[in-house]
Amino acid sequence: MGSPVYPLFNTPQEWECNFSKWSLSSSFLIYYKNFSSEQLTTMIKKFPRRSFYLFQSQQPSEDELIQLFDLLHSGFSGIVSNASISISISSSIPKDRVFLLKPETIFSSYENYIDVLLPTLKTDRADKLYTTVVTNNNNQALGVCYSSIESLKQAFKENKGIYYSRSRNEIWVKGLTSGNTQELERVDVDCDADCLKFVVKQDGDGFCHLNTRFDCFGNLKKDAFGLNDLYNVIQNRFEDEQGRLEDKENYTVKKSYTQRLFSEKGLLDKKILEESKEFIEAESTEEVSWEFADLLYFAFTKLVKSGVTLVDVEENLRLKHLKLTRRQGDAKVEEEKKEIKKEEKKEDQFLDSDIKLKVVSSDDSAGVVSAFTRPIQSTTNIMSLVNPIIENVKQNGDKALLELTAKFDRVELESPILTAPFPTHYVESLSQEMKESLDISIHNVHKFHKAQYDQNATLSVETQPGVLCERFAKPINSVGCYIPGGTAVLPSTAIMLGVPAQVAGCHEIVFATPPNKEGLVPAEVVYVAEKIGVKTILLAGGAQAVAAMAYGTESVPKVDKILGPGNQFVTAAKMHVSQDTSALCSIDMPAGPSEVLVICDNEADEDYVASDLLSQAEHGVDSQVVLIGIDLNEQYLAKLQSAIKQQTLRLPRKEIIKRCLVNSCIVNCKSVEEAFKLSNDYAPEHLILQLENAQSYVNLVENAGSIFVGALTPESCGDYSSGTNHTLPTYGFAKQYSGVNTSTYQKFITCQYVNEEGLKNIGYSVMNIANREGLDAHKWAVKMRLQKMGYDVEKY
Ligand SMILES: NC(=O)c1ccc[n+]([C@@H]2O[C@H](COP(=O)([O-])OP(=O)(O)OC[C@H]3O[C@@H](n4cnc5c(N)ncnc54)[C@H](O)[C@@H]3O)[C@@H](O)[C@H]2O)c1
Ligand SMILES: N[C@H](CO)Cc1c[nH]c[nH+]1
Ligand SMILES: [Zn+2]
Repeated sequence: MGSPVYPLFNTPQEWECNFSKWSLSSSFLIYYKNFSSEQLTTMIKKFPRRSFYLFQSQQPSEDELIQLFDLLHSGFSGIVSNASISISISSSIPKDRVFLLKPETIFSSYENYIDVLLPTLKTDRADKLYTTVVTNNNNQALGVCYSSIESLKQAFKENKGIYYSRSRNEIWVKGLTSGNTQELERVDVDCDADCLKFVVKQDGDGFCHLNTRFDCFGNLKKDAFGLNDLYNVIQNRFEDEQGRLEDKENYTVKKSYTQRLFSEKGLLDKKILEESKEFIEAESTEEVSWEFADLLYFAFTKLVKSGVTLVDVEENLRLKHLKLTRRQGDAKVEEEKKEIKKEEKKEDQFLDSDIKLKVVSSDDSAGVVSAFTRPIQSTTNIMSLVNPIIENVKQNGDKALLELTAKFDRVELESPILTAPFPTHYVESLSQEMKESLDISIHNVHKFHKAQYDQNATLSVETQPGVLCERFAKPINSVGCYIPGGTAVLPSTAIMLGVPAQVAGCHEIVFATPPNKEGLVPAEVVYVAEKIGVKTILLAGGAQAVAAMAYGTESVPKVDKILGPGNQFVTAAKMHVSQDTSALCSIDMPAGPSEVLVICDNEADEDYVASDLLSQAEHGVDSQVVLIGIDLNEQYLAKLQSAIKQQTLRLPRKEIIKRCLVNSCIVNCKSVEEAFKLSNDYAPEHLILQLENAQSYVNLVENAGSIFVGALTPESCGDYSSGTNHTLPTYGFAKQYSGVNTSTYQKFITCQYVNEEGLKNIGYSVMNIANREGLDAHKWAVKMRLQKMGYDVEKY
């Protein structure tokens, strides 16, 4: 790293306002979490040949490691911390890209770079000057000079090569008389802070006062002809050619060969091909270097013609050099295979007589923490599987979609979409009874979500006389609804996602669901699609479906927001695209494997309780079901365990349930208050209250996706037909997210109307605060209006 001071930019605003003050610094630290990936790329582009480091103050989580890996891969030089952090081996981040900095070298108070740099410099010279090496931006040493504190201040102020002349004993502005000026690009400081390096752009004939070319070390003009010189000569020819095109009549000089390369169609391409072939065929060292020089000449001509500089090329080399390789998966695959084997073995060994939930007392706090830990897959592994899928769809569109569907869903399709009008065989295959059931659910979900829509009517509030503030809702234009279809077909999710979209007035609704082995989707999904006016059904699942909707393909329309639950691949892909600014696509929430928490007492019907637990356990092996009992006695616990076992044995998905129950538990606690405290900490997707007078406890709930109150309200009602939505936050995200609802499909726009009286009422406050922020144009916009209306605003 090597610099004595590092600016840390915490937010894009800090960067925007302050980077110019630090523009001569050779390194920048970025608190990357507050920046979008687009902002990060733009910053790097703005300062090629500078080092950008990711600032991470604490031990990174697995998710953060993935993000850090991706950023290092895309051009950040390293991770910097002011505290010791360790990077896990599985993250694939090399140790030599992680740096520890002393906190006192990190600056986030945005003085000028010179203000913090000067106090760190040392000199043991009697004249108190600093030795200053001068290089061009190709790291070519041009010469050695000296700097004083004053010359440094002036150099920083004017961004020029300004030094201290020992012979004249005064500040020396390089090129003031000769015209060979220097633009100061950056300043590096050596490891013991007593020598500076000025990196400059040299104008005119060169640096040395003896008029040698470029440097003070004897490289005479005619001798020195490097890559930069070649580039410059070609650049000059190009400029000359441009002049010729603009002013044909006055250009009588014969065109040079290089100029012909610019103007004669196809000539340059032909020459590059020809020279490449000769280079490939060259064998002896002389031939190889000769042919490579030829090839370089034509390649540089192409660079100049395309407006690409050598700095651009080197920046690309640097970015490529910084790219990382993920550790080879082979060892991991073997490990994963072993894990799966272990799991399968566990299942084989899982006897029917063992179907029961482990019981933990709430006094055993470590036991409770472990019992409440959700069986989440490591996101590092998931991301490394999902990222290439997303990239593939982004690059190759429909072709990738079809290949991935063949791979994961084992069906070869001709087209990845169904478009309206949908084939009639779907709806014709449905029984009248099924259509009526779907209609009831659609009706109830519509009614409940329409009431929410009405609640979101325009708000109009006069905050002060003459100041009217309004808020109104507009639908999100296009939405993509993901309907899971891996281990079970879930047409109910089509209702839960499609109906509110229709209620909110979204203009385009795309459904996505994995096709079966015959390439068909559930007829019920098509029925719902027709009812709510869906025009496109994407026949794909997993990360590939999410990517297709986020970026669009030849046949899949790009959407503004993706909603819906799904397995870990779907959830990871949704998280990924929502963070990619190039996708410009938001998501509803992380809605992963289903889960339920039931609170019951000794009076609850144990069959009901068992059935509620099992109805979510059957969703998947990664689901979790939890029962919090209030002082449950041994007799009740025995009855409950028996009900769980008997019911499980009767269910077709008992193998899934058995494996889910391994990760599930009963926590027995002392009081209702304690039960709700535990539940609020867990923040379940579904909370079922099987207590006497259950409704009187609803106000104790702080965190839950949806609540089911009383013995006759099974969770299945909410899954299908009561009217509430079943797409709900899991993993504990109910602490900060709501389930899908009508406003998930809307955005709210605020609006204001200020008249003379209003401007008089709030104008002084605006001017005062704008003054404090030093934003005079803000203040002026008000002051000027008040002035024109004849108010006294002199003191502002
Ligand atoms: N939270 C909620 O609101 C809610 C609602 C309904 C369902 N769910 C949950 O949704 C989930 C549905 O999961 P599912 O698997 O049945 O269906 P899914 O549609 O989410 O996933 C199936 C797809 O996963 C992809 N896939 C499978 N194996 C893969 C692999 N090895 N690599 C890459 N991609 C792969 C395939 O493309 C397949 O089409 C369940 O966990 C269920 O509990 C949650
Ligand atoms: N319980 C699921 C949400 O976690 C939704 C669902 C669909 N079908 C049955 N259940
Ligand atoms: Zn369910």
